[in-house]
Amino acid sequence: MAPVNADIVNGSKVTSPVKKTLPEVEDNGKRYSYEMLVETANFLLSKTDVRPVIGVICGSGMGSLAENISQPECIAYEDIPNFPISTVEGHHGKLVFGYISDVPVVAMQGRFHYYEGYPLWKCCLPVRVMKLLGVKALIATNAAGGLNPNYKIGDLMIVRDHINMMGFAGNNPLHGPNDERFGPRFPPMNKAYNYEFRKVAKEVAKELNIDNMVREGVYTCLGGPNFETVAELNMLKMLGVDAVGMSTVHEVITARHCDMSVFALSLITNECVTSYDHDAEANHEEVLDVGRMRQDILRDYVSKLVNRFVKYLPQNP
Ligand SMILES: O=P(O)(O)O[C@H]1O[C@H](CO)[C@@H](O)[C@H]1O
Ligand SMILES: Nc1nc2[nH]cnc2c(=O)[nH]1
Repeated sequence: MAPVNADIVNGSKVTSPVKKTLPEVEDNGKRYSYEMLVETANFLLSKTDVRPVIGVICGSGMGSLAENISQPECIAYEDIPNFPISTVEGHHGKLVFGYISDVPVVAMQGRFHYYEGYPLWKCCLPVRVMKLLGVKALIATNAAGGLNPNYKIGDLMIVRDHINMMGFAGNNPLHGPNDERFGPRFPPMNKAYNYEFRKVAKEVAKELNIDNMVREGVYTCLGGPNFETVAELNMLKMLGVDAVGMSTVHEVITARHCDMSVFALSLITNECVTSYDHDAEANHEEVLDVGRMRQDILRDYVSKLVNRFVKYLPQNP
């Protein structure tokens, strides 16, 4: 297959002349250029004939989502040029190319988190690589603590919106020089989570008879790695947060910046403790256990979502 041609992939999105020399910021020297990511995409395209149109990010303990993929071709992160490596239990560290419901997909079995030591732009690098591979829609899944008192462990939350807590402090994956070949300097975020995808996801939940466990709400990401204090959780509750995690928000911002449609799904793996009288403590083992407990339902749900979402993808000009 032909390699990615940088100008063709995003050519229509260039809205002003591209600056070849970007201004210096503290970590600009270490930041990956558009050309480096094209090199990564070309490497991947040379390893597989699959041309993915939907990308899936598997949350903690949700790696089995990638087992849905037929004719799978796996590439370990350590073998991919310019790719970080996964360091968290429950994140295998490989890209899986193949087909879900006959739709060509790529899944990340293992995502990158800020608390692992990666800057946000690096956590989100695979999203830009997906864009260069031709991916049009992102399905980001995550494990999250349920803050909404109506949520139960094992529920699924369709993300309606997010609060970018880290962004309030200026930590944003788009911080630094903007490369217009990916997207605009000031991307809007009021339609971050695709309306049609959310509508379809609720319909599919009914069809699968799981609508009693599927919710819709607001997600927030904190830097981690510690789980939250009681006071922090009560503050987030007042802000209107329904589920709390340590990922997804920056991936979604990066995906929207380069005009990918986005759907996100949280698996509620633990109850957020908002009272000092409560004995329970959040822990990663429980998070992974709930992922295992819900793996069959998640696989069926995501498989059906891919099948339905594909009808809403923008067609090539
Ligand atoms: O968001 P994902 O990767 O699903 O993982 C969530 O679960 C881990 C904590 O148990 C954290 O990494 C948190 O972000
Ligand atoms: N921040 C955070 N991340 C999580 N991931 C899974 N559960 C939780 C939680 O309670 N808090």
